[in-house]
Amino acid sequence: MILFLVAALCFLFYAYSTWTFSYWRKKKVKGPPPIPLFGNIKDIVLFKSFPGECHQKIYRQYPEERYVGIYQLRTPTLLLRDPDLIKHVFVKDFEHFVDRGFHTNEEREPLTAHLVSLEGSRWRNLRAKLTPAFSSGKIKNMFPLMSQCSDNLVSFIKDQLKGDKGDLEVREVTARFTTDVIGTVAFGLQFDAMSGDSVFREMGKKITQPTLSNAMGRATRAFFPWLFDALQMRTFPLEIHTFFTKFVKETIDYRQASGEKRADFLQLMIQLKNMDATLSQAEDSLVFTDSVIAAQAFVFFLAGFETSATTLSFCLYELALNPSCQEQAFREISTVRAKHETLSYEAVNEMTYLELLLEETMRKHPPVANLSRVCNKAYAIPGSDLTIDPGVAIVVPVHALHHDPINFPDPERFIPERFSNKDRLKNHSYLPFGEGPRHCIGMRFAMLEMKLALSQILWHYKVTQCPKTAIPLKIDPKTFITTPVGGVWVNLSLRN
Ligand code: HEM
Repeated sequence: MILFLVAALCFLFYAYSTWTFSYWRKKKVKGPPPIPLFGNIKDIVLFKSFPGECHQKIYRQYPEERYVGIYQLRTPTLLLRDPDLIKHVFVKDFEHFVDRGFHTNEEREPLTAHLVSLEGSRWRNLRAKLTPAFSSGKIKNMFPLMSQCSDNLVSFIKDQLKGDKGDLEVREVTARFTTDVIGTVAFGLQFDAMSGDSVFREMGKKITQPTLSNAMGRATRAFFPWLFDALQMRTFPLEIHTFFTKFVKETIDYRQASGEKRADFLQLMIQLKNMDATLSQAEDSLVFTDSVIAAQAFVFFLAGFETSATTLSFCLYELALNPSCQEQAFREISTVRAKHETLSYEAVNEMTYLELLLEETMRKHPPVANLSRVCNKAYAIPGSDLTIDPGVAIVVPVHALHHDPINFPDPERFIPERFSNKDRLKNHSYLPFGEGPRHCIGMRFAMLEMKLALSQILWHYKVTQCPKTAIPLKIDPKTFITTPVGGVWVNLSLRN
C-alpha cells in the first residue's frame, strides 16, 4: 500500500512538472527539449552556471531564430533574440508586458511593495509619482551629498593601503562607497559605510551574499510561489525588514518634528506623503505612508548599491588590463579638473570618456544578465503566426546579446570607443538598464555616481594587475547580480 502511495505521488509530481511541456511544440516554436523538474534551466537550478551563461548557451544554439521556446522549470518562457522584437515587447507593445511576474506577499512583507515588484496600475501610479525625484535637476541637487561620499572613498582607500603593497579587493571598496551614497540620499543619514563596523554595510551583505540559502529562497519564490507562501518563507530575514522600516520611520519623525530638510530622495518622498494626505486618491493608487516610503527607500538601496558597485569594480578591473584606456581617462580628468578647479557637477558631466568606459564595462559585464517580463494580455508576435497567452514569461538574455559578434564585433575585447557613436545606446541589443517605460529609474543617478567615483579613484591612484587578479573572471552562479567569485583584485598605487 505504502509503495503504491509513493509511486502515485511520484507519478503526480512527474505529471505536474511536465504538464506544460507541450506548449511550444503545439505552437511550432523551436527550442531545446526540456528535462522533467528542471525544464531548460538545470544549470541555474543546480548552481552550475549563472543565468546569463545558461541563457547564452540556448541563445547560441538558435542563430537563425528571432525567439526560442524554453521552460523555466515548468513555466513556458519565450527567450527573445531579435532586437527589433525586443523593442516591440519592451516599448511599442508594453501594454501586453507591464509586469515582471515577481511573487510577493505584501501582508507578510510590506517592504516588498516597491517599484521593482509592483504590478499593473499600482506600479504605473507609483512610477509616475517617483519619476520627478529622478529628474536631472533633483539629481544635481544631490551632488554635494554624493561628492562628500566620494571624498570619504579616497580617504578609505588611502587607509587600506597604509603599509601595504597595494593589492586590494575593490568590490568591497566600491560597495562601501555606493552603500554610503544610497544611504545618504535614500535614508537621509550619513551611513558611514566606509568605516569598519557600518551596520548598513552588514545589512547589504546579508541581503546580497551568494549563500546557498539566499539562492534557494530566491528560486523557491520564483518557481514555487505557492510553496514559498505555504512554508511562510521570507524574501529577506525579518531582522532586515524590522531594521529598515524602523530606521525610515524614525528619520521621517525626526525630520517632521525638527523641520530639517535635505536635498535627498527621502525628503521628496516625505513631500509625496504630505501631498497624498491632502488629496483624494484613485482606488488603485499606492498612498504614500511611512511603510510605503520605507519600501521605496529599501528598493533604491537594493537596486542601487550592488549594481553600481559591481560596475565600478568591473571597470577598475578592465582598466588594470587596458592601461592605454586608463591613461586616456586620466588625461581627460586632468584637463577637466584644470578647467573647473573643483570637481563640480558640471565638471563630472564633461568627462565623456569616463562615460564610454562605463558603457563598455556594462556591455561586457552587464550587472543584470537577463531581463524578465510576463505576458498579461494575449499577444500576436509581429511578423509571425505565433500568439502567446497570458502567463507566458519573457526572458531577454542581455549577457548573450552583449556578447554576440553580430551586435558587437570582437565582443571579448574592451573597446570603449564603440560607444562614441551614441546610436549604439539606442539599439535594442544594448540593455544594461533595461528598456521602455519600466527601464531603470536610477540610470542617470547611477551614471553620475559612478563617474564621480571613477574620476576620484583614477585621479589619485594608478590601477594595475596584481598576482590575485583573475583572468578571466569567474561569475558566481548563486548570485542575482553578476558577481565574480572571490571578488575583484587589482593593485592601487598613489599617483605622484
Ligand atoms: C549601474 C547601476 C544600475 C544598473 C546596471 C541598473 C539596472 C537596472 C535594470 C536592468 C533594471 C530593470 C529594467 C527593466 O526591466 O527594463 C532596473 C530597474 C530598476 N532600478 Fe536600476 N540599475 C542601476 C542603478 C540603480 C539605482 C542607483 C537605483 C536607485 C537609486 C535603481 C533603481 C531601480 C528601480 C527602482 C528599478 C525598477 C523600475 C521599475 O520597475 O519601474 N537602479 N535597474
